[in-house]
Amino acid sequence: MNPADPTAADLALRAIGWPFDSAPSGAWGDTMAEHPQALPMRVVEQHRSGYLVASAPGEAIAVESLPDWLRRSGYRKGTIAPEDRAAVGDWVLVEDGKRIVAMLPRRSAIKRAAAGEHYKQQLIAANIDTVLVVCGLDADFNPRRIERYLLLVQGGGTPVIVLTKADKPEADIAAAVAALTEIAGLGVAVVPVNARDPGSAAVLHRWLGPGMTAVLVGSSGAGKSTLTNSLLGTERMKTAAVRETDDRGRHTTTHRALIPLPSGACLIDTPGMRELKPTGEEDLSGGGFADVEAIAAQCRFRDCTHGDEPGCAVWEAVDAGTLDPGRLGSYLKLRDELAGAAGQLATRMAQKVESRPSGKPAPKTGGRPGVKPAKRGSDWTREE
Ligand SMILES: Nc1nc2c(ncn2[C@@H]2O[C@H](COP(=O)(O)OP(=O)(O)OP(=O)(O)O)[C@@H](O)[C@H]2O)c(=O)[nH]1
Ligand SMILES: [Zn+2]
Repeated sequence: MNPADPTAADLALRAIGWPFDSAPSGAWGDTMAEHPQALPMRVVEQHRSGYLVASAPGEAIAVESLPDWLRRSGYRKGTIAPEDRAAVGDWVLVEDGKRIVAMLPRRSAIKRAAAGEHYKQQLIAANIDTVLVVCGLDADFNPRRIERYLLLVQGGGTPVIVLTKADKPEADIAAAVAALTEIAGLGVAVVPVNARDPGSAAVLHRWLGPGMTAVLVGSSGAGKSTLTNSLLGTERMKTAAVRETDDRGRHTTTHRALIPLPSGACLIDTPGMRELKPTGEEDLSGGGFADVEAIAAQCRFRDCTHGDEPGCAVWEAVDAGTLDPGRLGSYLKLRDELAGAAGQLATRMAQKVESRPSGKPAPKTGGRPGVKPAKRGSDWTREE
């Protein structure tokens, strides 16, 4: 790609989030040099037997998977871990427009625990720069739910909390911002908007620059579609027109997985984003609870569960009015949920080890989550 004179193909790639305006160097450049005949394309859908990929907005071309990715995936030795196969948002190299020959290095990923009987991790979206956590300034407003989303998307991109419906008479912006003080203190931007007004939504452009990719999360009715339409602005009609008259004579299916925005960024719209669940790998301090964890470090017992132990700094902070009890409740609930998910993951991996003929010992699954000790036990370690 020549930044001074980009071709139509360069611009199309950039519109779906290609993060370079010149030839990539480093690991990306190296992988591309190994496959000089292949072209970079972005995954828009993942199927059992193959992928739908795009090199331009609206495109969805069925291609063959790398043969390795078709083998049974799992965590057993010799199998491909699910997260090592391409997912929605990944960049892959495609030969002859029909075969994936390599995956380009991934910069970020949003994971979740897959639903179903067998506990497995699932990659929801890769290479996301910005996660817009959308919450309405109405009855939907709930700092606890926002905390939860922040935890689930950690490591997946820069989170921005978008408070929609700021124009409504009942919207109490000051109270909402006050309720999110701790989160804002951790460096997460909190932005009230009228999602129906493109001028108001434009404050989000600083997180939606050229070559960036964003996702929207938030409960039903929070304003995700409204915000998407406002971010699209008048370009919305133009995009649709371009799709109908594909000038490259190629048969393309109109696909809405990658939505190019006039700001230069693109939005990934994938069903998985609506079903986020903890994987057990999240780290509470990295997930927006660094303030609570810092207080918890002062508890008398290193393994304080913040139940009814003596010398619990967390409850002392609540009593002193320096920690919001609702925030602590949210922290404890998420902690237990994570422990539960981590326990499931450990159990599943232990079962796999046990089922192997060599019979290596299974790893310990740790304590039971959410169970408070009835009384001080001898296993409590004193912090001294
Ligand atoms: N006044 C006002 N209304 C809004 C705003 N954002 C969303 N709405 C309204 O809230 C309703 C729900 O908005 P949607 O954009 O459909 O919500 P969503 O998050 O896409 O919901 P799902 O598609 O169910 O996930 C619609 O009637 C919108 O017009 C806002 O900032 N101000
Ligand atoms: Zn404690």
